[in-house]
Amino acid sequence: MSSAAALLPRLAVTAGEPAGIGPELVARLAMQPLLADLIAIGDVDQLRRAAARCDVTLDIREDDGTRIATRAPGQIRVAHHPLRAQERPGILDPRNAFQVLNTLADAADGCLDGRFDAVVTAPVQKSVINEAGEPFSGHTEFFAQRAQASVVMMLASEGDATRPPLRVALATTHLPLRAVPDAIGIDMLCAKLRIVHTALQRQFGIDAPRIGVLGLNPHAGESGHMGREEIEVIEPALQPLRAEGMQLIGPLPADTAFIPAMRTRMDAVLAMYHDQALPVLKSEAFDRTVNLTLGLPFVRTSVDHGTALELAGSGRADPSSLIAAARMALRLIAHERTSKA
Ligand SMILES: NC(=O)c1ccc[n+]([C@@H]2O[C@H](COP(=O)([O-])OP(=O)(O)OC[C@H]3O[C@@H](n4cnc5c(N)ncnc54)[C@H](O)[C@@H]3O)[C@@H](O)[C@H]2O)c1
Ligand SMILES: N[C@H](C(=O)O)[C@H](O)COP(=O)(O)O
Repeated sequence: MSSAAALLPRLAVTAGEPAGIGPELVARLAMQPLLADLIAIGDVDQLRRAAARCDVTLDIREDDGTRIATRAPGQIRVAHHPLRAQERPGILDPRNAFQVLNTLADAADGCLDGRFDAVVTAPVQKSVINEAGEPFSGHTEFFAQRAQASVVMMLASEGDATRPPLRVALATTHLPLRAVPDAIGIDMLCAKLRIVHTALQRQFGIDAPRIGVLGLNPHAGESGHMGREEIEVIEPALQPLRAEGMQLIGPLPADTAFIPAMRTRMDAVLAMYHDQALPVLKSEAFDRTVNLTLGLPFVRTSVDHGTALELAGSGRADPSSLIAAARMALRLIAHERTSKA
């Protein structure tokens, strides 16, 4: 093995909303024996305070951009972005919204220019960024715009001895429910399905992915008697892709698409909107589900939960989803490298 191959992947880990649980989760992540160089993107003094709240001792250094071959548990480097106002756990402060956005921009730009190999994000509070005057609906849309890429949000949990993995991609993300039917079109569904298909092949190593596609209406429209989007939009989007050889199952009634017999037939599911499918994952595997952005020119993973303001400062927030996100990022980097080799 060459010495270059032995260098650790550099994961940019954004600390998220300063008043939320993100900084404490980053401190706990740093204690894990991961084969990764962890670069926290946030305020270095806040990370120290977060570590104290979690009662963990970190070896915190400034990130000088060098690549390293080993990292001991507890070691983390920081790209310092000072807070405008010191955090008060659980209390949102719009003065820090631009600090949060700057950390996301730095992480994305660092992935684009090769400083980082992937970004792993702790949760942000969308509302306080909006209150600061910035239009922001989520990391997914922010990174898509920053990288000028068409993307798909996917939430995924690894399987275990009794359950196969569950991967759910979303045709629409953060928009009001009332706007969903108008946002779904034949071309956009084709584009989303192509992104999911490619990601399953390149990032998950599934040669011939099987993708279930949910309907929009109850009972997938009941043959047009409970809505016509399945007949007029979804099925016409599937036909040309099937002709290209993609294995697409649906449009499926959403209420039964996740029963065990169905899950073994599909490698991933495309849902039409956020709350059509995310409650399935979050109720089954809140602690190990990971949010991914497919279609970016870099790997981005995240927690499946929010800022949990009521837990912030207690040191008791569960870091499992952030740890799963970091592990998933490392697997995706490895798969991508293999598929390009
Ligand atoms: N990746 C992200 O940035 C992301 C993801 C989801 C929600 N959010 C944002 O978070 C904010 C709050 O959202 P919400 O209240 O709907 O969801 P939430 O996930 O913050 O909280 C839902 C419930 O889960 C609990 N919880 C969440 N994470 C936990 C953890 N790590 N350990 C233990 N318990 C945990 C909370 O205490 C609460 O009871 C919103 O602004 C939302 O937009 C951000
Ligand atoms: N839709 C995500 C969820 O419910 O977990 C969450 O809002 C985060 O989205 P971004 O990764 O786009 O911030």
